[in-house]
Amino acid sequence: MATQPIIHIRGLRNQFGAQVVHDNLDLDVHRGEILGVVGGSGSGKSVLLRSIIGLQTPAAGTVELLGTNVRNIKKSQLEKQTGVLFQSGALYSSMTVAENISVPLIEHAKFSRREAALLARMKIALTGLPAHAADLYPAELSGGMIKRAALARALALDPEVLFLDEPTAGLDPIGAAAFDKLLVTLRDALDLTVFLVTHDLDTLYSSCDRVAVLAEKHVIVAEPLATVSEFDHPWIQDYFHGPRGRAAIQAQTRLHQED
Ligand SMILES: Nc1ncnc2c1ncn2[C@@H]1O[C@H](COP(=O)(O)OP(=O)(O)OP(=O)(O)O)[C@@H](O)[C@H]1O
Repeated sequence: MATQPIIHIRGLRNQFGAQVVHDNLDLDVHRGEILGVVGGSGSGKSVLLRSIIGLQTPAAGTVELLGTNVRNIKKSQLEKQTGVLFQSGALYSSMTVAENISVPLIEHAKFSRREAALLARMKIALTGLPAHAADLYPAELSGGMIKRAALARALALDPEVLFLDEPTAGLDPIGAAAFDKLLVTLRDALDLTVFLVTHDLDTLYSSCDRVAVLAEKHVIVAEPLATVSEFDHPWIQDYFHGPRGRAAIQAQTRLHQED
């Protein structure tokens, strides 16, 4: 028997005034997978993410997370079950990295300041940051370090599901590839389920088990990359088989040859 999906969406509709962003959207995300979500600019990827974590109330349809309708999950419970890495990183600029990671530990898990500081240092190590990063302020970090620090904070409460919005945006190719690798390592080590919004084709090739494509207000396909890239749709053909798509395939082939 197939196991229950971690995220189960049926008939989702989102609209802002007269603008319909999602209409009759269905999607399942399975335990332990990294699902990449792609689509044109404005196709509704971020709104979909926000609908799953309860930040956007849909006009119609159901969103279940870990078997419960998101509408019936308390905010505090949601914040324990899910880790979110927003595009900007969204760290508090007046706090050190360790203090940033301590915030959810103190607020939601009721750890003392001292315990939270110790746990924060473990999360810092987990995401591959050097130990001294704990005492740095966000302005003192590189772009790649900011993403890792934000990831460490997203993982602070040991969530079951991790949501990432464009995690490699703004990183150089080497930093982005390292982040992609880290994501797979953490998924394997922590048994995470990952919902990943991205434009980065390299991320799809290196990290994602399946790819969901948003177009025409719904998910037109959600399958492994090899199937999706051959799907007969103009946006998909352009995306995967245009110049950037070809470059990503070549980069991936080179990586496999080096392994
Ligand atoms: N709070 C809001 N109020 C009004 N319109 C919104 C709101 N949030 C999103 N939208 C609109 O919904 C549509 C989808 O937005 P969304 O941010 O989900 O797109 P996206 O696929 O993530 O785009 P991108 O790849 O450019 O980040 C856009 O047209 C956007 O302007």
